[in-house]
Amino acid sequence: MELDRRAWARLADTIEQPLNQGDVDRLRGIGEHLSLGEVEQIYLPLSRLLSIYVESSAHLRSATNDFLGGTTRRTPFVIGVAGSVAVGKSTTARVLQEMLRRWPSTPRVELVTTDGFLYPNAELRRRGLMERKGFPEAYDRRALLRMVAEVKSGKPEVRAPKYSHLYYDIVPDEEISVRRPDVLIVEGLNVLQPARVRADGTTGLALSDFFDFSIYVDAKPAHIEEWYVERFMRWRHGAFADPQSYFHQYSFLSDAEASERGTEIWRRINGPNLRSNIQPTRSRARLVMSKDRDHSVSRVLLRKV
Ligand SMILES: Nc1ncnc2c1ncn2[C@@H]1O[C@H](COP(=O)(O)OP(=O)(O)O)[C@@H](O)[C@H]1O
Ligand SMILES: CC(C)(COP(=O)(O)O)[C@@H](O)C(=O)NCCC(=O)O
Repeated sequence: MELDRRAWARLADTIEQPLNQGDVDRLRGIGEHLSLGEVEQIYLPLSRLLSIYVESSAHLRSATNDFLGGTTRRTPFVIGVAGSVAVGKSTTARVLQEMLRRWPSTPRVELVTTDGFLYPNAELRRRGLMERKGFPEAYDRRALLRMVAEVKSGKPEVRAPKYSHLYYDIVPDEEISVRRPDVLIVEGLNVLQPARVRADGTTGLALSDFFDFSIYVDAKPAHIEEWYVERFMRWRHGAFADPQSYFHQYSFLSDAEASERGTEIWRRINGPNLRSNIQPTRSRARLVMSKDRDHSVSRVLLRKV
């Protein structure tokens, strides 16, 4: 199904819940550039659609229990959010987290980002992958798969490592803990990668085998490059200004130098990763949201059930 912006935004009229002040405050904290109009017109209907899927999977489980005579407990509903570096995955995931919490069937929503499963820099150097951060081979894919499988199977507490954009590395002594949420959002560049083919020709499990729903955030590569460079330039005054930051050296660059440096990193690492690894997974998503240059969603594609 393809819905253009008008048709999609019209769905918001059928949803009763307006945002309360607490919601607005929390959403403001997500991104200074995020428009609340966009949240109401685009992300509210998306969160309602997701809550319909959550409710229907609960019905399916209970009908299966009735039929088989089992007593399986509810396990978390897992949503994958994929897309390029700087396309807006983390903004989308965090808005959805806030919106989904508002629906009665899903008060507990947790978020895991796959960057925690990047190998630490020391290991990336050892493997010659420092220039490939964000490429599939730069992640401990087995550990990531295990973590999501454990959450999906209903394990009471699952831990995940934590990545810091400030240090540009895994933080050794910190972890994220996931305790049986109603919904788990897994956000990252490569969450829709297909399973690897083994030497004997068989395939193992893919991360997406554990997803109940998946979203690909899409935009023109030229626009994403602009967003990447803009964010890179903004970080000079934020994260990079901290002497502890891996990129502290960049905080002294002029606008022109910073733009050149950001563009260069994009063209060397993130652009090629988008073309070779990320974009080819778009058709595997259940829902694709396409964004215009100003970040407004122009159309939504949904694979029929
Ligand atoms: N809906 C949106 N409206 C306005 N700006 C946005 C929106 N989504 C993302 N951005 C901006 O685009 C940039 C990339 O977004 P981010 O969510 O950090 O991307 P990713 O997690 O994919 O790297 C950030 O500067 C962010 O503020
Ligand atoms: C940390 C990232 C690999 C994204 O990781 P993700 O959570 O999407 O798996 C990426 O934001 C990144 O830092 N890429 C390296 C090149 C660069 O500095 O842009």
